[in-house]
Amino acid sequence: KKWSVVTTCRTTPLLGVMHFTTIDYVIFALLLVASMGIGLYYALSGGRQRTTQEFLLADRSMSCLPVSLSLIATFQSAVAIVGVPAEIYTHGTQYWFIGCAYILGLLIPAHVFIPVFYRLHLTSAYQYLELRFSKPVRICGTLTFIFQTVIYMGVCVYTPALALNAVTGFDLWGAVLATGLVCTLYTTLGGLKAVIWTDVFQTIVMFAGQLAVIVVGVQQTGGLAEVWRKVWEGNRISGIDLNPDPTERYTFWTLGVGGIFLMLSLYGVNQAQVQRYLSSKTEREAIMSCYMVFPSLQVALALSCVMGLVMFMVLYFVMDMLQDLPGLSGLFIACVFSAALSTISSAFNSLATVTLEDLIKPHCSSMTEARATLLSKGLACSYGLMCLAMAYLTHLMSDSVLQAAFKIFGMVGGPLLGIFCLGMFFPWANSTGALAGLGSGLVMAFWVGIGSIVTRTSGGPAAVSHFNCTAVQLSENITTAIGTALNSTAVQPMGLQRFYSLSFMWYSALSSFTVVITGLIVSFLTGRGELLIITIEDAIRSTWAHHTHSSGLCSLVETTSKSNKTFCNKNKY
Ligand SMILES: CC(C)(CO)[C@@H](O)C(=O)NCCC(=O)O
Ligand code: NA
Repeated sequence: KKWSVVTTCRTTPLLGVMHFTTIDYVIFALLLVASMGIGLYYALSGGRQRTTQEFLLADRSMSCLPVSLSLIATFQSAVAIVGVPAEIYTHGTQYWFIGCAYILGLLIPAHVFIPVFYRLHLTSAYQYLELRFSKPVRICGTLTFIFQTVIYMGVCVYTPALALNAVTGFDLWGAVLATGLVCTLYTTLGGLKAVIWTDVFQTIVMFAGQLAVIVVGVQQTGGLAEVWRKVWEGNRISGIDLNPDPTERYTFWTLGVGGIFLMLSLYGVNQAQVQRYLSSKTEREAIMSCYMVFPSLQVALALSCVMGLVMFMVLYFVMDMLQDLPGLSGLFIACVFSAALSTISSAFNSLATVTLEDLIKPHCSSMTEARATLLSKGLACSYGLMCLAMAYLTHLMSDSVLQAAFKIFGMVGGPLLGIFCLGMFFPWANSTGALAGLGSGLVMAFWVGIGSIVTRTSGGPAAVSHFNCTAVQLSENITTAIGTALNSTAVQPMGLQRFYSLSFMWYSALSSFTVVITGLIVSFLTGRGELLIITIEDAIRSTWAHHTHSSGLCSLVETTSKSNKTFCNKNKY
């Protein structure tokens, strides 16, 4: 049986074409009900979410297994679940080499970023930026993160609903509202504990859904040997491509080296992940959880890649080919929505954390714990509702803007990585350098990111018509998110065009290097600031000096932040 491209346009869903039985709806509903149940459980058990420590940091009591599964869930969005198989199907298995980047992409967070963040006993990663540089650097970092995450969550909740709508005719806004509201509720009620444990549950649903579809897919294709024969004959298996050209979509270098920086921006310094490390009961558990991400992420990658080898367009395959097996399409839809829920729940909680810790608390030092907790719940709920508004905004935007929105997530991560690296690895960098670095890194990221979208959209009608169609559009989104999209133009790009066609896998590396280099140059020009704190050695040394646990560390942060202020006042250069 041959599968042809189904070009479902965004405005005309294939109503009623696919069968979605009662069992499928029940499975989808069960996902929402179970997630809700976990939220309620953590609202009513333990400390009943009455402190910010519990609501934002799960009482710093988590062990490595749930944390590791939650770490994976956060950055496996529905776009990845549907997009990676489509990517593998159309371009072969080259993308699989991103698995190589997981090694350093997880070892460096485990042994460089986690020790610093954990030993400083932070709540928000951006507190580090104030301790190391100054308050303005912290605020700029926080605002950049909020901007990045708010845009990302809109796309994350809208895209799977759009896909479900196109394939089954399931009501688009019904799906957006159901997922958005349920997620807002359990995040607001159950805090980070609920977010982490729903992530665990949703990761299992994600793996189960993918595995079930693969097993049935392999069976229907005629067994493993048959799949392998087709894959081999179809030339789907890619060898290592060592082409050094940075505009080449996927090569070993773009994936294996560029991918490390992408991984670092996600697993090293992103607040959502840092918060999970900080919620671990010991530093060892935090490091262990990072190690445990490695095999699980390889499994997730392998599932997505094998799925791409077994089928054409994941959603169509599931809905069409597997309709004789009631419940399977429901399980797969649950898998896609698990990916979405686990990503946006992390977004709500981390946004509430940084807004409270970095933007509100510094101005209300007298706030009681009860008020702060109430406020953080209000913030989590508000960000949840804002996610719905963002989904609507995403809906209104043209497809190229939608594509840009997803790209922004990757573009902004690099400069944030850069500013943390500048602080940790370059003791002589000062606050002015950090601000200039962050600014130039963002400009660089947006220049190449927006440049690539603009030149491609105006590049030819073929590319534009692609984005008008849901099925392809969905894979296009991830395509552009994880690699430079269709470089279909036969002519070799020249000059700026060539710069714009830089592979997306290099964005994080390019913009983080821009931050570090600009930061160093400006630091030298504006006078070498005395090192305030905190290099890794400083952090480690100061922890050893404070053998007593949290109380000692808390006072360490307080004194360093005081001496920081004194330093700034004394040195108004
Ligand atoms: C984290 C990786 C690189 C792991 O392969 C990938 O899942 C990814 O690019 N995630 C971010 C994009 C997203 O899935 O929303
Ligand atoms: Na997810």
